Amino acid sequence: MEIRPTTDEDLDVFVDTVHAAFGRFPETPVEGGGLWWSALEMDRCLLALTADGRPVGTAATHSFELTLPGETLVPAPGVTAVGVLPSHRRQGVLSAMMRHQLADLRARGEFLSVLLASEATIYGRFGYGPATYTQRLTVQRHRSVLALPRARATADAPATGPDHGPYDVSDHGPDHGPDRGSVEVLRRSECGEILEDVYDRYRRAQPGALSRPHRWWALRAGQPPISPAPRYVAVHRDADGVPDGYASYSIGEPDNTLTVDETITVDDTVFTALARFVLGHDLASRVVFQHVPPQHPLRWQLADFRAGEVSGDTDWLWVRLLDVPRALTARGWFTDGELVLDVEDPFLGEHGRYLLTVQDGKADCVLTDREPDLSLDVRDLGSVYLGGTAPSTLVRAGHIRAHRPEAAILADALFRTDRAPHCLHWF
Ligand SMILES: CC(=O)SCCNC(=O)CCNC(=O)[C@H](O)C(C)(C)COP(=O)(O)OP(=O)(O)OC[C@H]1O[C@@H](n2cnc3c(N)ncnc32)[C@H](O)[C@@H]1OP(=O)(O)O
Repeated sequence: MEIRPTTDEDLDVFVDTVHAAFGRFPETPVEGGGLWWSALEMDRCLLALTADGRPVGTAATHSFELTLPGETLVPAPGVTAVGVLPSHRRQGVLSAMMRHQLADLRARGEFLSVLLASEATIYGRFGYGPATYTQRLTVQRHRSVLALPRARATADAPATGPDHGPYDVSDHGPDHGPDRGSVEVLRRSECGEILEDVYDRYRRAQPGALSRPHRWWALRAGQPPISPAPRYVAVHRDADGVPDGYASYSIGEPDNTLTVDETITVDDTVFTALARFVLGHDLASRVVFQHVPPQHPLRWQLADFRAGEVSGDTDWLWVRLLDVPRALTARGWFTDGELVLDVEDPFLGEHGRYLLTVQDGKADCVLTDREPDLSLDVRDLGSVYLGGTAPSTLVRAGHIRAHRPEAAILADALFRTDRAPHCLHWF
């Protein structure tokens, strides 16, 4: 079997092979774009071919930027379009493509890669671990009144005041005082560059978020609101009229459910204002927020805690570290300390023991022969890397070995971040 990079001339055969692997037929091109594969970078795609030249497997990467804890932006190849024809499965085609791709990424100087997994059983063996999680929050609209923020109430409003109704966007936000902004409803087609600009501001401050390259917006490739699918978009503007948040939504079955594809905001106050806006939408029976980070404050803002129901709690971004010291020194840290990590990488047949020293928000990471605090697989290091998974959870699961009881507590404190990582970009 041969694995080779593709060129622009291979686009049709690449897309046909991916679709056959997924059992789908290629979509008919529509005016205005909207085809996910139009964003493929053909110099970053691979084809696996049989000895007689028939394509049987595909894999690709997109050039994204990932926001690490501490608001550090790093290149992050996003692995996608992985498929092997049903007739050629379980013969090692994917394994060969993964080996080829990881070597290629290293040769390009990448120190990590990311993906969304179609099935959770596929990528652990290749060193990927689930690193961010996302939830669906469904709020029954007739119970959706937001509570008066208690901290604010004591500072500058009567503590006995009534709970705020869901309609007033001039209410206080939880963190930055009163919201002086406004909300306007636009059609998706009227949004121009607003969504791209707001998304870019948001993702730079959100650990775990991926960039959405201009190419994606220009080609309208992907899922709503990037795609031209009809949507209403509630755009929030600050007091100076500058857009600083949006919620893309549609209303449909069952029972006039208002479904929010994504709520993208530069801070929590704007999120609250947009949540208040969609929750105040007449005739909607319930509001489904498709992507809410774990531990998001919205549930706590509801006067009736049980009005919000979490479902669809799932992994989203998987992370694979290709260079442990570079990856660990790239992210920001929030607690000083020292940890010796003994890291196995079975797929690449590698092993390293590293002394991680964190001081004043920065880490140093060097090879050591000191006794380890933790022994772990590189896939588990990928899972804890962005702060979305506590090392102690994986110790309790029997996947990470803590060589002394305090090591798990120390690792939890060290890897913890200022806010939960979250990613909602689909690719
Ligand atoms: C980032 C993305 O693009 S996610 C999309 C992934 N693609 C799909 O889901 C499309 C449909 N599925 C497929 O095309 C194929 O089944 C693939 C790509 C998932 C696997 O390709 P294959 O060539 O069959 O994998 P390969 O033969 O290299 O398998 C390697 C190992 O993984 C295991 N494995 C492969 N696929 C799966 C799976 N879906 N679930 C569990 N184990 C799997 C194999 O059993 C094998 O295990 P072993 O080493 O213990 O024998």
